[in-house]
Amino acid sequence: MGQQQVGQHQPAPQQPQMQQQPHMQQARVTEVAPAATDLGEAWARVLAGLPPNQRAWLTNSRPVTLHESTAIVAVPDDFTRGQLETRLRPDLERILTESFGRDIRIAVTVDPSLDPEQQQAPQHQQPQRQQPQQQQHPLQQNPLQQNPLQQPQAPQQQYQQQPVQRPAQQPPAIREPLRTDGAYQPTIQSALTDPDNGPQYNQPPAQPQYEQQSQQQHSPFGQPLGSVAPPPNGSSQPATEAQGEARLNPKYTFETFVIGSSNRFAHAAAVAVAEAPGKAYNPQLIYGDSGLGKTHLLHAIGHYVRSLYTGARVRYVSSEEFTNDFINAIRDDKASQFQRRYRDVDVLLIDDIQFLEGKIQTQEEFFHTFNTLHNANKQIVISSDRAPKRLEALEDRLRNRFEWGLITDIQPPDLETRIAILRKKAATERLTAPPEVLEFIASKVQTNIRELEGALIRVTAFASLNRQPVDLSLAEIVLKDLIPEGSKPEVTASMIMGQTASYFGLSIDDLCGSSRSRVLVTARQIAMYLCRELTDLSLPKIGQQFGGRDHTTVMHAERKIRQLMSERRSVFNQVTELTNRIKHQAKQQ
Ligand SMILES: Nc1ncnc2c1ncn2[C@@H]1O[C@H](COP(=O)(O)OP(=O)(O)OP(=O)(O)O)[C@@H](O)[C@H]1O
Repeated sequence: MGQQQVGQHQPAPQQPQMQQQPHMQQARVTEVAPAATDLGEAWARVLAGLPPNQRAWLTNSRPVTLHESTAIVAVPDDFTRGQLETRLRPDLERILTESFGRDIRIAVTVDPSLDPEQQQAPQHQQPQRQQPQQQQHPLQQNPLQQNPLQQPQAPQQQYQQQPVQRPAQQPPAIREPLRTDGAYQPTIQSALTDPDNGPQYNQPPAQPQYEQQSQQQHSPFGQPLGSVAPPPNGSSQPATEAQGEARLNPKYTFETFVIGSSNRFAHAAAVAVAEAPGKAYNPQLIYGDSGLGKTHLLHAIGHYVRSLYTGARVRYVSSEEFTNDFINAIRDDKASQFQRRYRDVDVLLIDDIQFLEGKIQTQEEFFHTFNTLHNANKQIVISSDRAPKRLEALEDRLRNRFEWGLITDIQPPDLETRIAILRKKAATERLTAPPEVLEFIASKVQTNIRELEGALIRVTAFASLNRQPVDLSLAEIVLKDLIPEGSKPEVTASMIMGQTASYFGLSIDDLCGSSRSRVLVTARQIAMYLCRELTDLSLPKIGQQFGGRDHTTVMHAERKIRQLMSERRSVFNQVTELTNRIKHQAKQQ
């Protein structure tokens, strides 16, 4: 969709019978005009339908693309964005909804090249503007509606040809990942390429030119952040103090994230946000069921921002930790420390926001945190297990804030994507499994990627313990127990803890207590591992079940048991036997 198209469309013809009505032009659109066929046409109706004082805000703004129910609109500066997100939003969304005959919401992004002052700048000041103006704007290419397999190289090359663009001014395009051969490829630059990933992932798309600059850059955070160095490999970046602050899992990068139709939009938006934090879509909200990659994307944004902007302050936190931290801060009279921790950041990544439901005081605190960050153009990325409007026990004003930005969902992956995820997982974890086994596992585990990975680990661990090759018959045996036929019974943490305790001849108190005897530690870790694998509980929630342990203890337990399963037959057998017992009990309930 091009800019010219937008201008070409005329408002819907006026209908005489509507003349008595208030909001005349809108009513005409609603009741008479046929549904708009593209965003350009709908935008023309927006311009015609708004009173002049509101329309003035749209002079230098323009519609970019329509993805499902989200219309992306680019504006020249933060101030205009604020106006669109708050004052103009209801009218814009109403007219767009009427135009398309279905619910449409807007997401606003800042593209400084739309600022007429920039466009008129003398050539020597703005050399980079010459080329792009003759070309199509990356945001106009509507890449989300193209078949990635047919996508020409143009958008990416265009970036390459452009000399020197500051990241802050880089139009935060939502770009389609490049796929050349049907295999899923990462969208992010070679510098983030994981050397362990093998040649099949080593065809990174061309990079925006700015990433190759090593000159003084101004961050989107309003202060110089030193040079924007070529991004280091996300997973091999040394653990600096800031890295520790950010608390990012080194494995969760864009590089290790497999893109499929179920997560393409969320991924593309995440990349856009990471490339222009605070400028692109603020907040970005990612929602979807458990185990579909929300946390992975949040961490990937954090890594990528940190690799692009030296010194950027990124903080990842789950909503439960935020809540606990807040409660502790009140208890210990450390409110200002708490506020500094969450407000003095450039990017706040907040996971599982649904946990704030019903927690009035924490919501209040988060509301102020959100406002402080948003007003300072700091990026906020939120994940949730539901769309904001379904977070019924969240205060309206918070839900309303979430609607300001871009809302993207992640759906369960299709078979092709599940296979690609397994292939990638096998490569990164150095697990050997032939394609038919990967396909078999992917066909059996359909809705949760955490379970999918767990199944691969079980199969390869079983083969390694028995010194057998990983083949189809072996996979069938292992998965028969793991995935029973028929509907999935609901497993709870208390079932897992009860079964684990009785299997090891312990009590639940033992599992929750502080004893570090070897049997107890293993039993506790197995129970935590099974909670992770068989339930939808988050890491902090699992930690809470086990006597209020930290989420990092659960993470450690998960890793440890995965490793022990492939090294010790006894552990593998214990986990398998316990899984059977737990699933059996769940089926009886
Ligand atoms: N598209 C993907 N490519 C590669 N790995 C993925 C993808 N999606 C999810 N995963 C992996 O699946 C596992 C679960 O993902 P993650 O923890 O991000 O899910 P989630 O949606 O945050 O779940 P929850 O709501 O339970 O916290 C992780 O190991 C993650 O790396």
